[in-house]
This record gives sequence, C-alpha cells and structure tokens, in this order.
Amino acid sequence: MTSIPTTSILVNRASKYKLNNDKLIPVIGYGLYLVPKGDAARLTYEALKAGYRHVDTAEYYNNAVEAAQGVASFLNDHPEVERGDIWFTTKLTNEQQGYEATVAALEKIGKELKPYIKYVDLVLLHSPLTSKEKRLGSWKALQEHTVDNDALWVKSIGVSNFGVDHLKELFEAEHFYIKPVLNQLELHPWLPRVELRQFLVKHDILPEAYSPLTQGYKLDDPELVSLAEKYKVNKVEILLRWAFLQGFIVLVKSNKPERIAQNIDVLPVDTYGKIDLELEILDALDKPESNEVLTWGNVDPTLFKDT
Ligand SMILES: NC(=O)C1=CN([C@@H]2O[C@H](COP(=O)(O)OP(=O)(O)OC[C@H]3O[C@@H](n4cnc5c(N)ncnc54)[C@H](OP(=O)(O)O)[C@@H]3O)[C@@H](O)[C@H]2O)C=CC1
Ligand SMILES: O=C1Nc2ccccc2C1=O
Repeated sequence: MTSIPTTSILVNRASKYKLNNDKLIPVIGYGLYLVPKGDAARLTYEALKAGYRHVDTAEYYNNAVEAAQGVASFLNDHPEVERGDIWFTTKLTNEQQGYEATVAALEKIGKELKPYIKYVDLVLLHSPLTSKEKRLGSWKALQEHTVDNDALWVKSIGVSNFGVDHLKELFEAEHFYIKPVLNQLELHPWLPRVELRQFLVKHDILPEAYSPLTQGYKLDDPELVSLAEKYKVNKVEILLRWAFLQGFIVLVKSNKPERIAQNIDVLPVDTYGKIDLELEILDALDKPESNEVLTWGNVDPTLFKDT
C-alpha cells in the first residue's frame, strides 16, 4: 500500500460503520455460506448469543429463511435486544437478475423473510456474472424497492464481487440514482485489491470482506505460522485483526459454536478497546501486488467481462 500501515484501530464488538445512506452497519458479521439449512437457525442464534449483530446470507446459500428464524427466536428470548440492533443481509442469485426477475425475487424474499424479521437491511447483487442489461435492470428494480414509503422493507442496496468497470457502468446508467452502500469482496492479505479499494474510497462505498480466513486455505502458510509462533498470537486472530485494521466490515463463518465465539472475541468488549498488530506482522502481510483469488473457482469475478 502507498500509505503507512495503521498499527491499531479503535474498534470493538459493538462498533458500526456509517454507510453512504447514513445507516449504520455492525463491523463484524456472521456468514452463512456452507452452513447447512438444518443448522442455520441454531447457529445464527449462537452467533447472536456470542455478540454478533450482523448476519450475512444469500438466496444461493439456501438458508436465509432459517437464518431469519434464528434472528426471530433470539429476539423473542432477549427482549432487551431490538430488531433494529441486528443487521440482516441477503443476496440475489444471477438467475434473479434482470428487472422482472429481481422484482419477482424481492417479492418472494419479502414473503419468506418478513414474518420473521419484518424487513431486510441490505440486499446485494451477488455477482456481476450476468450481462449489462441484467445488472442494470436489477439495479433499477432494487432502487424502486428502497423508495421510502409504507411498503419499504429493503433498507439498503449494494453489490458483491463488482469490479471498477461494473461500478462505472452502474454510475453511468440512465436511471441510476442510488449508490451501492458497499461492495462485498474476497479480501485477505493474499488478495488486498488495492486499486479497487481506492476506487471505492473515492465513491464512498465501503469494502466488506468475505473469506477473511481464506476459507482455511492459508492457515498453514509458513510465514503466517512462523509469525503466529514468534508473537504467540493465534493465526486466525492475526488474519481477523489484519482485516479490521484495513477498515473492512468483516464477515466470518464457522459451523462450530466455539469458533463462532472465538472469532468475535478478537474484538474487545470495552467501548474504548482497540486492536493492533506488531509492525513486523503488518509488514509481512502487506502484499499489495498479491492477487490470489481463493474462491469462485479461482477466477476473479471482479474482472468478469460480458461475452
Ligand atoms: N459474496 C460472495 O461471493 C461471498 C460471500 N461470502 C460470505 O462471507 C462469509 C465468510 O467467508 P467464508 O468464505 O465462509 O470464509 P471464512 O474465511 O470465514 O472461512 C471459513 C472457514 O474457516 C473455518 N474457520 C472458521 N473459524 C475458524 C477458527 N476460529 N479456527 C479455524 N478455522 C476456522 C471454517 O470451518 P468450520 O465451519 O468448520 O469452523 C470454514 O472452513 C461467508 O460465510 C459468506 O457469508 C463468502 C464467500 C463468497
Ligand atoms: O457466497 C459464496 N461463496 C462462494 C465460494 C466459492 C464460490 C462462490 C461462492 C459464493 O457465491
């Protein structure tokens, strides 16, 4: 990176970042990719019990209804927590892109989720891997569904896996009037996406990190292992701290309640708590040229071009 690395950041488990529509999103989210349908309600409940206030699912994950049920039962058991304290994100599949398909998908999602969570905080286009016509048609429909009226049930809209060209295409669209609040991206030290992040900063769109633990692929990386041994810090903790130090909203997944709790424990409880990393660790993890896409079949979705 061109800037001097930050060695500490004032962030705790109740911290939220302000989006470009003034809504506040909790900095850590429980991700439900590969969480089995039959476990999703229980594990979402576990995540909320551990202190997460942000849940990330998708139509593609086949567990959004169960995740919403988990939120509803947690709220039922914890009257001190309000619906407005919890952030719920879902995403549209590629098949749900295009104006009509998105209108239909939003209706379906509304019917399925509203009984449990009343509204959805954020709907994302899961990927740009369709066509210009479909991406822009979907965006038109999403914008219309965030109109502030009694039917309002989608509070914010955003994108995932969009590259600079997909975002420019959106900004230049004739009917464009609502900016995506965030771009959900694979982000970790082996894929820091420096240029794309600079573009996002310029346009006031927050980067949201998925696969911050590299889905486990890099947990045996020799450099990471030796840094963890030298500084007696857990490898997972190093990766999560790195992600928070970059200013990302961080999504992390586990099917195991003890790991769900371990992952949020990286963030201090104390309002004035901070997280930091030794400069040597930050320097070692600073790989601005690295471009290792570990998800999406190792093909970078942000570089997708229409055929
Ligand atoms: N928009 C998109 O295209 C994508 C979005 N996402 C979102 O981001 C979320 C997080 O990313 P994800 O890809 O799941 O990857 P993560 O980087 O969160 O890694 C999850 C893997 O790490 C393991 N793990 C979790 N915690 C620990 C721990 N404390 N110690 C050791 N291993 C651990 C999990 O295993 P176990 O479950 O056995 O604990 C799992 O195998 C997703 O769930 C999803 O919501 C993810 C990918 C793409
Ligand atoms: O959410 C997702 N997680 C993934 C991991 C690998 C490939 C695609 C995806 C997703 O769409």
